Amino acid sequence: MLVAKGLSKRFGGLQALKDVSFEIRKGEIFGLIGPNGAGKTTLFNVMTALYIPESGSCLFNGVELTRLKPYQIAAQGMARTFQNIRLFASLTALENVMIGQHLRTKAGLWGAVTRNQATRAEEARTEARALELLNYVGIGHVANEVASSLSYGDQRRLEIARALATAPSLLALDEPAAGMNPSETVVLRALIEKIRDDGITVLLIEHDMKLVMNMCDRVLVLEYGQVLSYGQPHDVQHDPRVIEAYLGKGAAQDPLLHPPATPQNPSTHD
Ligand SMILES: Nc1ncnc2c1ncn2[C@@H]1O[C@H](COP(=O)(O)OP(=O)(O)OP(=O)(O)O)[C@@H](O)[C@H]1O
Repeated sequence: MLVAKGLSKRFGGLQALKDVSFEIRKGEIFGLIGPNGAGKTTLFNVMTALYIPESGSCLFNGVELTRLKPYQIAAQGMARTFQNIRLFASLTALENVMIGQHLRTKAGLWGAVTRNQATRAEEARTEARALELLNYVGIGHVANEVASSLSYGDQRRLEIARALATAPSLLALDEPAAGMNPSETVVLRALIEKIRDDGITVLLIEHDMKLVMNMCDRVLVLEYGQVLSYGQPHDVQHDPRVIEAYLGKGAAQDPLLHPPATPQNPSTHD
């Protein structure tokens, strides 16, 4: 579905991405992790055409994303949320989602001015669909409350509803669990899995290692802008380079963290 090859991005003297290649398969939850400053957001921004890479390509369903403008990305079927919530604070939850659907509505400027029958019918459909999406992410009961008055967890779910309003085939979530308490994270996980089960591929940038390892089908780990590890969670989690990057040098060999396998004592089992 998405094939990135040799992506590199530099900010002045800083090489934020260096020769990054990976593939996201249709229908999976793909995790992007790495320590602070590893280049995750930069990679996200390259994929969504906010940054132009110096080299490399990123094909999404055969379309070269790096040559598009940011506003053309959603039309290709990719939607994203942001690390720092970007909602229209003074609009209601419902209105925030209706704005997200703008891309898919047909009534042009003329329709908006004359408010003809077709426009009114489309508005009604847009509103009904927005409410459906709010219910889908579990916050239908706050549809008419202004976004700024919602709890943090609900604001994050509203962001997801707004992204879904563009009817994406790939949904990219930038640290959706940031600032959430453990029970909100459990609800979020169920929502992301539901989205995947409903046929939308998910790209997840996340600091919460447990969340990533438990729910992602495959994972890409970045460090200093380069691919440190790439594969299934179990393999990535046991990759000594990943352990070292997260727990510090020498940790991969630390016998306290990884005691040698000892025979099980049968008496401890039922
Ligand atoms: N617009 C920019 N101008 C200059 N340097 C930047 C810019 N954006 C990112 N960087 C630098 O590029 C490197 C990678 O940053 P990036 O935000 O992509 O990392 P990250 O993995 O997303 O980190 P975090 O987990 O803290 O969000 C960092 O050293 C950062 O300071």
